[in-house]
Amino acid sequence: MSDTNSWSSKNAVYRILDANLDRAREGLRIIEEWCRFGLNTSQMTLECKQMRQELAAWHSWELRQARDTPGDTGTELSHPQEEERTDIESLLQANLCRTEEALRVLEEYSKLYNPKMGMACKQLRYRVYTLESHLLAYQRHKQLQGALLYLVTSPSEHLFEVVEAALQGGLSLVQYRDKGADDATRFDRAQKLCQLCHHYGALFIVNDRVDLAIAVDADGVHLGQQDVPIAFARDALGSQRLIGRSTTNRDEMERAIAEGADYIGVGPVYETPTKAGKPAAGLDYVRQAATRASIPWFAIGGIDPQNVRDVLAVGAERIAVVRGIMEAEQPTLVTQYFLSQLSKKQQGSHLPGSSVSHV
Ligand SMILES: Cc1ncc(COP(=O)(O)OP(=O)(O)O)c(N)n1
Ligand SMILES: Cc1ncsc1CCOP(=O)(O)O
Ligand SMILES: [Mg+2]
Repeated sequence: MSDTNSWSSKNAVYRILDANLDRAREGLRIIEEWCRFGLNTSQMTLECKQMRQELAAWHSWELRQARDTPGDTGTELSHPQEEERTDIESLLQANLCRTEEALRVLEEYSKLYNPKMGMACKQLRYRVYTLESHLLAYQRHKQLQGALLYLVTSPSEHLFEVVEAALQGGLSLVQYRDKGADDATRFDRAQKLCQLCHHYGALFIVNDRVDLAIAVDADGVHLGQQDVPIAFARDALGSQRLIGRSTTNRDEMERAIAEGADYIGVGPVYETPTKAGKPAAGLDYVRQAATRASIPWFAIGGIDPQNVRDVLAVGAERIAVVRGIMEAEQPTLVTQYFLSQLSKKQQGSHLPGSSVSHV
């Protein structure tokens, strides 16, 4: 190889390292800002900062010197998706991916420059993978904590319209429940609902089916007492995704918590045609959950705008509904009404006697 050739390939390697050190640090900075201001988590914020500082230490003067921005043919190229991030998850995912890619490039090209740097970048890449799984788990749990109203869907000609109307009313947690459809239909509907929910920044859970939850990249699965064990679902879903469990009494509640459920359904509070033949667990069980449950729990079963305040009065702070929204004439308004009652309760200023005639 001539001198000129070897100089130009060395220079190209320097430019690749320079560009990817910047790229990895930028990606980390974007993630760090969310950890700091969006999630208020000092541990993950610090982890991002330390990784940025380690990268900065490898960014030597000779690498910076090789930079040639006007001669870089890649500065104008951007993917259309970069212009249209619609939610925080996709923004985080894109920047985690960008950081991991940049670190992989650094790992490979550093072998031609400084093998120690290659090893360091490999370690950093694994740290980013760990950060990714912690971040997604944290993000989902935080969203779950904030969710007061849970829509469990029923088959409907207007499934997507109703769910979207509820999301527009401020709903932040949706479960796709469809006992009768074939797998292809369920997959198709779950995939569309998942996209819709994420577009509105809401969590999306699949009822009964762990495989379907994974297939559509849902935020989690809801399991009843007759569904697969929580341990099986946890193995398949990992710690990042949420697992909900139905409970009808205190024993089931305690077992679900011990087995690692992220939230529980508490009910049926009232008998309901949506689960015909299932006896009501009643308001007494809601009272017990209010004093005993150490994880988020949703009162469910027969809850509507007329009786929601009775359920809140015995200690519920979160509710799940099917017909209350799916069969409402104005799903956005009903959602807003439920949410207003729930947030009043949260603020401790729940007052009896307000009219519900408008829904
Ligand atoms: C939030 C919530 N709570 C309870 C249930 C009921 O689950 P399960 O007992 O498995 O009954 P099906 O919904 O599968 O008929 C739920 N889906 N969601
Ligand atoms: C799925 C489920 N699990 C316990 S009650 C219930 C159905 C609740 O439906 P609705 O809100 O229409 O009474
Ligand atoms: Mg079930």
